[in-house]
Amino acid sequence: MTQSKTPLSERIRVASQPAWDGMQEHPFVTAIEADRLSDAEFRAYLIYECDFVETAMLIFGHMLVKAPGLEERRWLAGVLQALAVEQIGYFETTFAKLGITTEVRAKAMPPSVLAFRDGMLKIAAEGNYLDGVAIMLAAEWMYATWCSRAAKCTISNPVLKRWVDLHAEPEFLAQADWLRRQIDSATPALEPQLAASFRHALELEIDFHTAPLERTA
Ligand SMILES: Cc1ncc(C[n+]2csc(CCO)c2C)c(N)n1
Repeated sequence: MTQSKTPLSERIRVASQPAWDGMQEHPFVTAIEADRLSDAEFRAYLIYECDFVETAMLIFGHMLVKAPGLEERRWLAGVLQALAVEQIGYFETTFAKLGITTEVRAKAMPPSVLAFRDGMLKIAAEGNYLDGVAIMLAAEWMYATWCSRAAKCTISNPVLKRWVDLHAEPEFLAQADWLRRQIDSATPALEPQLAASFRHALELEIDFHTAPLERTA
């Protein structure tokens, strides 16, 4: 395939190959695939992750304001609805089930979790609409890929199994596809900038996913 026939989304992914592979082979991911993520590690992850769902709403909010038109805004409103209802709902149910209290959740977040939140928000706030798309494409495509793989593995913890399955379902994959199409229809002149945003997001993701392995709730 010649350069110009390769979709822009694939070109920016390939330009970030070391960070992409770093996330696909991350010890957090390989532990889940080998069914050996500990309950304490999973609990710590869930607390950091719930904080990110709210950040994701703010990122998509920036994108909604900067979007080129109504068609994109309507799609983004659906994304926000899914985050506010399904994702937050998953955490409310899960925290109740696992006895994770408000006090436990109020504990300070590790530096790499804060760096992820602040770094992603900064790109969404200061960049243009497509920078927001690029960072969320990195986050969702990366999850869609490893969770589709992990969904075929044995995962003994049913709450973790549900979380992995959620990111391997057609609805989530369709969301990543939509972001991919937004990037693919961008002007090639934006390629270096979008590649940089995409890579930055993956690098922040790597450190975010190391945190639960180092500090348990
Ligand atoms: C740290 C972290 N990075 C990426 C995802 C994947 N993901 C799942 S839902 C969502 C927001 C938009 O629906 C994103 C980005 C995650 N869950 N947590």
